Amino acid sequence: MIHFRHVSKAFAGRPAVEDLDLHIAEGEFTVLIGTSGSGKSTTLKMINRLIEHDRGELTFAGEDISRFRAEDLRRRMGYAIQSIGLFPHWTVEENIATVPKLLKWPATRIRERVSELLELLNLNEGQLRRRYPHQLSGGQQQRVGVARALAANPEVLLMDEPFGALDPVTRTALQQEIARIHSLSGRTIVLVTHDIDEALSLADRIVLMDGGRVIQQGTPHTLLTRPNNDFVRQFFGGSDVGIKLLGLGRVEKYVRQETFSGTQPPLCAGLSLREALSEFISRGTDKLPVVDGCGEPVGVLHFADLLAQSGGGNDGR
Ligand SMILES: Nc1ncnc2c1ncn2[C@@H]1O[C@H](COP(=O)(O)OP(=O)(O)OP(=O)(O)O)[C@@H](O)[C@H]1O
Repeated sequence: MIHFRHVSKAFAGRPAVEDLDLHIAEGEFTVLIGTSGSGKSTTLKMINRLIEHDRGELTFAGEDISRFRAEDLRRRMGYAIQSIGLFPHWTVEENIATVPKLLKWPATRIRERVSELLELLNLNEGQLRRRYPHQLSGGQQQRVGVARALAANPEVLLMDEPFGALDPVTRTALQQEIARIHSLSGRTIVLVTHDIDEALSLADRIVLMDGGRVIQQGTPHTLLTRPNNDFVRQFFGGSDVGIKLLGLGRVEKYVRQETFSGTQPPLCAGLSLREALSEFISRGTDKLPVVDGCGEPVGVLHFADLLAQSGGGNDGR
């Protein structure tokens, strides 16, 4: 859907992105990660032409992006950033409705869409719809920013550190919302982050950048188990890599269909193996019962089976 071929960008003669080759497939969740100043935001902004590339070929839906009017491109691509950029004198509703209004949607359709988005992002409609940005918490503002980016059902969602500067609980909740939105809508998402755990938990494909270049790209499992070099190995946690690998696997995939005879409280099948490891260690046991989302028993997780997750070739999902 979005293809970079040998794309470069320099600012005042200093390269920011060099010879970038990147293919973002429709429906894929791509995460750009890397050291500070490695060119992640520049790469993202070249996609919606907030920054124009100098050299190479950049296409969207098969067309060179220079052939689109920048406004048309931006209406087809939602954009959410850390500093939010909500309009201070507009209510939550008016902020979310920005692009639908530009597209001249009928008023009833806009109202319905705003309600739908408030619900999707867990924002209390009765309380928040008519508030102004300064009357919201930081986390609520970030959610409104994401809702605004999604409002006109864009084909692509571009996000630059959208959960930055949030406390860990709100951040995790917003990450879960985005993962849910992605699995529900199958929308193409490109997200820039500094947070390795965020990248590992959200991405279909991670692109690791350094000094304006792509150092390695692949699935989270590939980057953890088959790093191209020491930089990649160190970046993804060095000695922590086993724990991060456990974070990629879900309990449900490792459940043995057995009956549990004991009194241990059960694990939920949707937990990560990293969370399950923590339960094994804190409870000092090597077998735990597992239940599904409705609380029905589905089998038993064995501590020994966590080792299977470290075997190469498994994509961990
Ligand atoms: N508008 C600009 N004018 C001049 N230099 C710029 C501009 N935007 C970015 N740069 C430079 O280009 C390089 C890449 O910046 P970019 O913002 O893409 O990196 P980043 O990986 O997103 O960084 P960070 O993680 O710190 O946000 C940096 O050296 C930066 O200083």
